[in-house]
Amino acid sequence: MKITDIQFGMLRVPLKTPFKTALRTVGTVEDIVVMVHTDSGQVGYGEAPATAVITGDTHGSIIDAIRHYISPRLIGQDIAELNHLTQLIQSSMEKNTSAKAAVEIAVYDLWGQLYGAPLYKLLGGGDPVITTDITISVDYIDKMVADSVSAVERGFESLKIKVGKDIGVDIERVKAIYAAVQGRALLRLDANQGWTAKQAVYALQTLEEAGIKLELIEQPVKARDLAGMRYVTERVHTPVMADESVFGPMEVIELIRLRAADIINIKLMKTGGISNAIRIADIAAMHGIECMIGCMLETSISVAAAVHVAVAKSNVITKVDLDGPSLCQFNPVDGGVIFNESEISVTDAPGLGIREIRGLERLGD
Ligand SMILES: C[C@H](N)C(=O)N[C@H](CCC(=O)O)C(=O)O
Ligand SMILES: [Mg+2]
Repeated sequence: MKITDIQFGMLRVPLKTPFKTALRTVGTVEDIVVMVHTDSGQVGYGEAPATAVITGDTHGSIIDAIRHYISPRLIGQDIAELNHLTQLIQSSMEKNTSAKAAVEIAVYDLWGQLYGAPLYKLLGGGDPVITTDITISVDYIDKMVADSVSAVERGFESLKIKVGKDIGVDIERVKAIYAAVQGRALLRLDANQGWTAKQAVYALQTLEEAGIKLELIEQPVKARDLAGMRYVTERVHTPVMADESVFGPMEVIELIRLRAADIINIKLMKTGGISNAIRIADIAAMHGIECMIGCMLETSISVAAAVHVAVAKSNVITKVDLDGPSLCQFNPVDGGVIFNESEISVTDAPGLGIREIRGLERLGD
């Protein structure tokens, strides 16, 4: 099975409610869809969001990177040579991790199709059902409490509470939500780099002293402030998770060496796809460090790939934040992984199992 062409589309899916973090507010998922065509007629699908504030990737840069740097290396290559293909993708250029991820996901999809097996089985197998949290956007306290209660009523047992806007209000946000859902859901906080190290320690110690037990705090300080991450990790009981601070395996090794966090959030859009996600999971497992697998604002195309990785690496990926499809007003995918609120199931369809993507706007040459 040889690659003959790589085509693009733009997929727009409105969110149920605006997604608000310390970094940005978004109303609609607008992602680039990648279709890798082969001489057998089979097509592999991938997806890349333009999360410029985190990865630096824009729609233009994603298309440009694939069209001019990745695609020329892949045309004519054999899908059976998976390791060679991932090496070609990863070494095509620096950064541009979302573009690399979209193409890698499509190539892994085809690899599964080539052998007639679902991706998770080729990656090692595992329990085909996983459970995700759901994000509660940062907002007025009453709105966050109402959104949290509604999420619990929909069956979510873990809530990812966005904070990082104003330290005093953030403490009140968490206290109010904890009081409303105590005993019914675990709370994970994500400050998306919004606090200083001292603010983070103050907020977390205040919450701990008030008897509030948090599952974890994600990326309390600026991405590059590894000393700040370590400062917080050393001073609070709440486990600290690195998100924007770690993209690839080398950064994970450095983070572990510095003991700058307790948990690592793996996202395919930061790692450049599946091959590095697996490397990170293996490095973390060797060091006894737990991982979460997360997503950006993505639909069930690229999140499906993350689900297959999560299932196959459940020995070390113990936490799941794959709520992108649950945040969308509709699922544009026919086939693929089944997203049913907090419960996500892989099927035994080959590769990612995607049959069709509805509403795709084709982007020409
Ligand atoms: C969607 C997911 N639950 C999430 O919160 N991801 C964010 C970044 C998403 C974005 O801004 O597109 C995170 O974990 O920081
Ligand atoms: Mg995060």
